[in-house]
Amino acid sequence: MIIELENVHFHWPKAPENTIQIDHFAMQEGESVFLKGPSGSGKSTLLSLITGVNSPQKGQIKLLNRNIAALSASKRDQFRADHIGYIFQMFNLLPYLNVLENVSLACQFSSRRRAKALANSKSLPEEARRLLAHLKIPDSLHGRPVTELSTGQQQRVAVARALIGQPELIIADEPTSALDADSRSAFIDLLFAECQQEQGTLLFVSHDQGLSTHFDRHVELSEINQVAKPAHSEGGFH
Ligand SMILES: Nc1ncnc2c1ncn2[C@@H]1O[C@H](COP(=O)(O)OP(=O)(O)OP(=O)(O)O)[C@@H](O)[C@H]1O
Repeated sequence: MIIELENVHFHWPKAPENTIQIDHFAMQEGESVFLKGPSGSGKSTLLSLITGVNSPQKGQIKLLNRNIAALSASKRDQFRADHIGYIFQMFNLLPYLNVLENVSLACQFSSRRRAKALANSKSLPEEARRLLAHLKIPDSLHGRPVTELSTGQQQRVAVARALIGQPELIIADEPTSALDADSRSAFIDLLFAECQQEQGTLLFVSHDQGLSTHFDRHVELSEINQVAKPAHSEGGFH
């Protein structure tokens, strides 16, 4: 299993009730899951538990068969850098680095991913170029600051950064919210093809049902999360 949650309960420090209460949720190697749910339902909270940024008050979370809560903070950071490629809603590219440097950066924190990248290409910049070419970012942009790229281009750079060094798990947290409908489906096609090629397991979080067709499995958070729904949640999609 890539991800396995058992009897997980989590509440934010001052919250009176649990935000997450999941008896069981698992993802197998190579699987792609589309996780959806309205705004405020706990999607980001669940991702923070899966990635070990937060730890549950109860229950167990295993990533690649390791209990991440049992690791020290620094081992957890390393584990995350080694095994997870994360695509953020706002991309989180570093504005003072150029495109190639942004993509290669993921390997600076992980000798494991660095070694995997160097098994594919002679150097990290070359591997970054290979991925960027697949993602249709022209060579002429590789040395440019990411701030000079369009939103769609930045998004594809963020995908290359998540995929370099073949992490086992790719997590995408609402990565299409800044795109129009046509660019969105083109982006999903691309992300999907790249993930399959790099043999990654994909957990894609979105509230946009229209994007779900490619995925092996659709999960509505409320189906697996047994917490009472907040009274103000109706119509809270965004
Ligand atoms: N850092 C935090 N401290 C305290 N409470 C938080 C924190 N982050 C989120 N929450 C609360 O946890 C609940 C779930 O929020 P979360 O961000 O996980 O929802 P979401 O489904 O990702 O929403 P969205 O689609 O709007 O991003 C909300 O009630 C929110 O107020």
